[in-house]
Amino acid sequence: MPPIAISLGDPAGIGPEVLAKSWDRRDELNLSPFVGIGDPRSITQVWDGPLAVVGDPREAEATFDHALPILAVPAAESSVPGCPTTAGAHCSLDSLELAVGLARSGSCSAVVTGPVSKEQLYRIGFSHPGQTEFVAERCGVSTSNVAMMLAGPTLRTVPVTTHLALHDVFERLTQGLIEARARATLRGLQRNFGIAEPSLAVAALNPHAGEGGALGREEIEILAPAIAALREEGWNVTGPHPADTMFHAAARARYDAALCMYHDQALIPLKALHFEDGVNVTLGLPIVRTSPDHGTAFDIAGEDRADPRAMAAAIRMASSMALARA
Ligand SMILES: NC(=O)C1=CN([C@@H]2O[C@H](COP(=O)(O)OP(=O)(O)OC[C@H]3O[C@@H](n4cnc5c(N)ncnc54)[C@H](O)[C@@H]3O)[C@@H](O)[C@H]2O)C=CC1
Ligand SMILES: NCC(=O)COP(=O)(O)O
Repeated sequence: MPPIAISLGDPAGIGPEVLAKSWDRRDELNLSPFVGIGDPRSITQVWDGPLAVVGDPREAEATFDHALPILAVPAAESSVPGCPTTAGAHCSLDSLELAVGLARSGSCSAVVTGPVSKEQLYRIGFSHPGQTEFVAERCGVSTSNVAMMLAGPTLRTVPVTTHLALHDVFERLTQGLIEARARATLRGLQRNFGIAEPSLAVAALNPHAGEGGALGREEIEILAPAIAALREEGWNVTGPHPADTMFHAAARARYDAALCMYHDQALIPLKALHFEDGVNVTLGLPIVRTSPDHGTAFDIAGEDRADPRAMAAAIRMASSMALARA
C-alpha cells in the first residue's frame, strides 16, 4: 500500500510537532508508513529528529524506517511557532491541495490533514467552511453528500450543519440536508466501519425536542419528516431525541452514530469524552480522509507539550480504511 499523505496544517500550529512525535512513536502506536507534506522548517523548529526531504511519495517507504519523510511545500517566509501568518496559511492550503491530489492519483493511499487555522484561511480568501468541504469539492462530490464524522472509542457524531454562525443554522437546516447527511453517515458506517445494519440517532434541535411544538417547530416540520423518509428507505433511524439525554453511557450504547443539528452539539460530547484520541473522518468521498479532532493549538505551539495521540489515531483509522478499500 502506498504511504499516507499527511498535510502539516498551519506551520505555526502543533501539526508539525504531532506529526514528528507520531513518527518517533511509530512502532509503539502501530503506524504504517506516511509522508508529511509541508514546510520542512516548521518541523526542524520544533523537533531535532532525522528528517528526509523526498521528491516523490515512493521514496517515503524506503526512508520511513530511519527518517521522517517529507515532501517540501516551502512557505514564502519561515514561521514562528504560535504566530500564524498569511504566508503560513497559503502554505497550509498548498500542502492540503497537494496531499489531496496525491490521494486522488493513487500515489498515496489516504490523506490525513493536519490542523489549519480557519481564521487565517478565510483571510487569504478561502471560500470553503473548512477542509471537509474543500476536499469534497476537489473530489467532485457535492458538499451535502459528505458527512463530517467525529469518531472516538465510545461515540461517533455527525453535525448536519458545520462551520457557520449559529444564527444561520435555522435557515440552513432543511429536511433535504438532514436526509443527505444521514444517508452519507449510514453508508459510511457500512463501508468504513463494517456495520452491516447501522443505527442512527437523530438529535433534536430545540430543548426537550420542542415539547410538542411549544419550544420550536423544527422537530415537527423538518426532523420528523426526514426521519420518516429515511425509515421508509429501510434505514434504522430514531428520533428526534432530546439532545441533553443522548450522550450518557447507556444512551450511547443504543446507536452507532448520533446525527446532530449543529457543530457544537456534535463536537462538545465527542471532545468531552475523547479529546485525546478523537478522529475527524469525512464520509462519502472517493478517497480516505481523516484528521485529528483538535485544532492548531497556537497557545502551546513550540513548547513540546502537544499530545500526538489524536494524530496517531487519525493515521491508524486512515490506514485501516485504505486497506479495506485496496
Ligand atoms: N482539523 C482542523 O483543521 C481543525 C482546526 N481548528 C482550528 O484551530 C484553531 C484553534 O481552535 P481552538 O478552538 O482553540 O481548538 P484547539 O484544539 O486548537 O485548542 C483547544 C485547547 O486544547 C489544547 N490542545 C489542542 N490540541 C492539543 C494537543 N494535541 N495536545 C495538547 N493540547 C492540545 C490547546 O492548547 C488549547 O488549549 C481555530 O482556528 C480552528 O479553525 C480547530 C479544530 C479542528
Ligand atoms: N471543528 C472541526 C473542524 O474544525 C475540522 O473541520 P475541517 O477543517 O476538517 O472541515
